[in-house]
Amino acid sequence: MSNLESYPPDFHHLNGSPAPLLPQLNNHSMEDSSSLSVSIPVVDLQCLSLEKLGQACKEWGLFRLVNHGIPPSLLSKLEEYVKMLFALPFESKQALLTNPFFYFWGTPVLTPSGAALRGALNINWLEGINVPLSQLPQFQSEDPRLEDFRHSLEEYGRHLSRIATALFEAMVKSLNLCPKQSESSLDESTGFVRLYRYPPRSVTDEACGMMEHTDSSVLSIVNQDQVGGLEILKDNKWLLVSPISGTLLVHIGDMMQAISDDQYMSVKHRVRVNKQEERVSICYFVFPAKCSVIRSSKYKPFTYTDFQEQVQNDTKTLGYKVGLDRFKLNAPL
Ligand SMILES: O=C(O)CCC(=O)C(=O)O
Ligand SMILES: [Fe+2]
Repeated sequence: MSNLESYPPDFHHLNGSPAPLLPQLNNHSMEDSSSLSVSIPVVDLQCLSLEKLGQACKEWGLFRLVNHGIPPSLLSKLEEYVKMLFALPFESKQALLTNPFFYFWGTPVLTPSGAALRGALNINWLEGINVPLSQLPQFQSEDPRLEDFRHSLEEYGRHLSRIATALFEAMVKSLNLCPKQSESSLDESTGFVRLYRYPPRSVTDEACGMMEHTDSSVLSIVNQDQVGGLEILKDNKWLLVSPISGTLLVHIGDMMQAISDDQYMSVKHRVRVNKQEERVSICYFVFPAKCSVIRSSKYKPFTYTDFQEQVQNDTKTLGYKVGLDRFKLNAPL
């Protein structure tokens, strides 16, 4: 493993052997994803077609976004910062990345206070940095590396907020929802960015960087590097979402699925670890306003806070998220 001192100590001894705690990729009844090249639907933000958008959200729960208006120089600068920060020695990252930044590893599940949820049953082969965008303006650091990084993140956050709002408004139109009622279903102040690094894993078993899941968000917007490894489940097959430079991947999250009355679907996805190269990704998530009640014909009325609490409980007790099924009307759970 290269770059060893920058990885969490827990990863050093686990790398050499197939560890029982690492979730394995479940390829049962599925074809090998690496052999399947798929054409993810493409949505053009500059000339947005409601029909194409609606179709992609219904059939895939995911699309590739082009002409999003983020300068390529900002995208490459951010990627460089992310690589530089993760390459710091483990102890330095812990010391440097303080509130509102939060450095974590082994699980992508954080508590509402921002701490990593410990006691989860599985280790995911990842490190992450959590960044609540609304808290960035108050952040001050003596370290010039973090100051520059913060400015780039703020600029990136403004772009992502613009993009998410435009897409959400178009989805509301396409679904014929009441625009007034839908206003609180997407609250830009809830937006956060997650930076991830997936270290390479040399042993021959197929380790999982991030276990399969659906996102709890309204929308998630993923910006992955050229290494790749993101896979989606479609028609019971895992498909590799190959990286295309300069494009973004928009995922429909659980909240959007509920808002759309299950017309759109929250896409199941996971991340496969690369054997030689580490992978980084920059992901944005946005949620409904805290007290906004989500009403639909399929689910009991609930707030995002109710949903999040349920996810935390299930993750602690069962080791995985049950998700929307917990809120289904007449659910036996
Ligand atoms: O790293 C990625 O590409 C995906 C991350 C992800 O799925 C998540 O944070 O929910
Ligand atoms: Fe995800």
